[in-house]
Amino acid sequence: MKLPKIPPLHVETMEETTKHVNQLTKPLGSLGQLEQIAIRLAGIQGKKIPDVSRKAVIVMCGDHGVARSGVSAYPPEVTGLMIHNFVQGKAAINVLARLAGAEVHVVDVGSYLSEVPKQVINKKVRKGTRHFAEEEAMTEEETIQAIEVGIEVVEQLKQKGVQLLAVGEMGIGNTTIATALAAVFTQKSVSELAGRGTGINDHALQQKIEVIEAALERHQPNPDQPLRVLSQLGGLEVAGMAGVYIGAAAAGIPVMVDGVISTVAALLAVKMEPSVRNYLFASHLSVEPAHAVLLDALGLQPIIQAGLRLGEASGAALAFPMFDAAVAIVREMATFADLGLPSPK
Ligand SMILES: O=C(O)c1ccc[n+]([C@@H]2O[C@H](COP(=O)([O-])O)[C@@H](O)[C@H]2O)c1
Ligand SMILES: Cc1cc2nc[nH]c2cc1C
Repeated sequence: MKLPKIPPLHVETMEETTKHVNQLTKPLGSLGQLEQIAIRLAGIQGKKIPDVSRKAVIVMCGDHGVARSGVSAYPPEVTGLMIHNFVQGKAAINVLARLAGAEVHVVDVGSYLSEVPKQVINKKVRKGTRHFAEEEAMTEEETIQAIEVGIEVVEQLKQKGVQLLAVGEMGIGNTTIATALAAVFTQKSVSELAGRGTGINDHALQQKIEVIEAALERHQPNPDQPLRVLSQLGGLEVAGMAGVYIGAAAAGIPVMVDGVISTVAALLAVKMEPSVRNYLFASHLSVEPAHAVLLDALGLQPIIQAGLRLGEASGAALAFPMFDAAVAIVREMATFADLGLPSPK
């Protein structure tokens, strides 16, 4: 698949912002991650004082064949019910995005819904993936189509002037998919990586581990072939999110990763095109054991640790104010020179 070109960071602007941040009236480095966020935003936008006032959340939705194997605490119908909830503005992500002043865009890239509410961006590639322990979850064509959905959605948001993105998902069964993908790319064992997702009991957790191991045994996925691995294991919303990261990088838009599923999609995107990494920010650390391992593989540091395990981009929406804070610091703080003091060297 041919990927769009990704612009490099504006290194000179980053140096300029770093210099400015180091002259602000505070001990050097004392604003920690806020400083790093401001500097990278400056590098992405090519502006010493970046602007992220227009924010948007993308929720990629899809269903999974493996959900019929007792791997989730909830039935697959919940994916469709939550799509309706999102467009009514009543889900957690709607509340958190409203608080942060961000718009929410819901994309159906593969749910089981036959009738998709009109407020949803309906880009359904197919109704759910195939069961990954029985056959390949998606054809190569379906995989590419789902990635392109993500790229196109970002192109449209870029036209509207969106300056900061958060990416999340909804899909019953998708922590099983994310764990399988994490095992392929991190080389850690499935039992180390698997978690309780929506809240499964010990018996279901054992079933989840076994079905993932069966899928890996069947497909023998090769971590050097990310597109192929994505077809083998799924899912449609994971591919859609990988497309969002690629599209955001190509459009020069910073993009926040949410929980374990959106982070494995980010790792896939980076495996496909390493320069995507420059545009990614981690928002929080999920309870799912695979999440820390994946963030580590990406070299990303989460901002929030609040015991979250929801998805929907909820953790990313909570981190939006940190981005506003990072920009405000650079824009509004006095420098040592303003106080008539020498700057630290
Ligand atoms: O973001 C996370 O780290 C996260 C952790 C656990 C569960 N989820 C959400 O819960 C659903 C997947 O859980 P499960 O148990 O059905 O695999 C899916 O809709 C995700 O958005 C999300
Ligand atoms: C109710 C519900 C809401 C969700 N949002 C993201 N994943 C979810 C899973 C469930 C079960």
